[in-house]
Amino acid sequence: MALLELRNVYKAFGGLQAINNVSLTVNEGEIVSIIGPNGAGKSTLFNLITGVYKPDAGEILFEGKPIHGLKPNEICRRGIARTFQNLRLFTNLTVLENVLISQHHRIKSHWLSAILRTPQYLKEEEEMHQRALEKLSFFGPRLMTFRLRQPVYVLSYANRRRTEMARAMATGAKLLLLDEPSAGMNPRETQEITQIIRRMRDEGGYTIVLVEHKMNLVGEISDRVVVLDYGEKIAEGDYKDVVNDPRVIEAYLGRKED
Ligand SMILES: Nc1ncnc2c1ncn2[C@@H]1O[C@H](COP(=O)(O)OP(=O)(O)OP(=O)(O)O)[C@@H](O)[C@H]1O
Repeated sequence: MALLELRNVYKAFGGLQAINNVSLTVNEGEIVSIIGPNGAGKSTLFNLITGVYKPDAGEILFEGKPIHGLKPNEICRRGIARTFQNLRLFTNLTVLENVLISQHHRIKSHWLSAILRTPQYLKEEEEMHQRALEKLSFFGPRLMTFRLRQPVYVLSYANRRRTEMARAMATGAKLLLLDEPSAGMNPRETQEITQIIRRMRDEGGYTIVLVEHKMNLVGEISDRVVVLDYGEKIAEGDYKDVVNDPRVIEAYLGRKED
């Protein structure tokens, strides 16, 4: 069974058909990349999957159950987490606090237990702390020592991106949607994040869908590549086949990029 399935999904903004009859399946353990020229509908697709937008028509299923129409927090609780092209961290909070906050929906203790600091609450708090450290350790020691207690606003752009990825993992999600994970990263950092995404799948057990403009990253890690243009899926398959597809070449060359 597919972990995620989109069936004939449509979404328009006024007269603009941003997503036009898109069907897509993602199997457990896959790394699938969504590519396409600017304005092709990639972010809209993420917003539809995560419940920010409701499809005008079509179905979105996660683990075989419909999720279209659910609120973003409910979709997150079901097991889908995302990162954003423009990061959405609490910049005044520390790295650790940002990763802890993403787990609050997992707390089972009553609020009174939190005030009274009962043994059950303290145990849950400790588990959350350990989970945060485990996810942050994916990125090596750089976020683990003094940076753990630094506010996010002092971090480099690349470290903010890494913190956001750790936060998404800590939600307990099975499926991670990464919106341009290498944006703002230099070639060395891009190479490193490519390896980390692969480890997130291999060691972390996550299924990953990513939107990315850097083709070397896409080519290196994708099991499958899906190409959108003007909201339509114009190609899907192996990276080499897809980038040599005449429709894809035309989509990229035929339009002036921003
Ligand atoms: N909330 C919105 N209201 C109106 N139009 C929108 C909205 N969101 C997206 N669009 C339009 O839908 C189309 C697809 O946009 P989207 O951001 O999904 O593309 P994209 O492939 O992610 O582009 P980029 O690579 O530039 O991020 C664009 O024409 C965009 O202007």
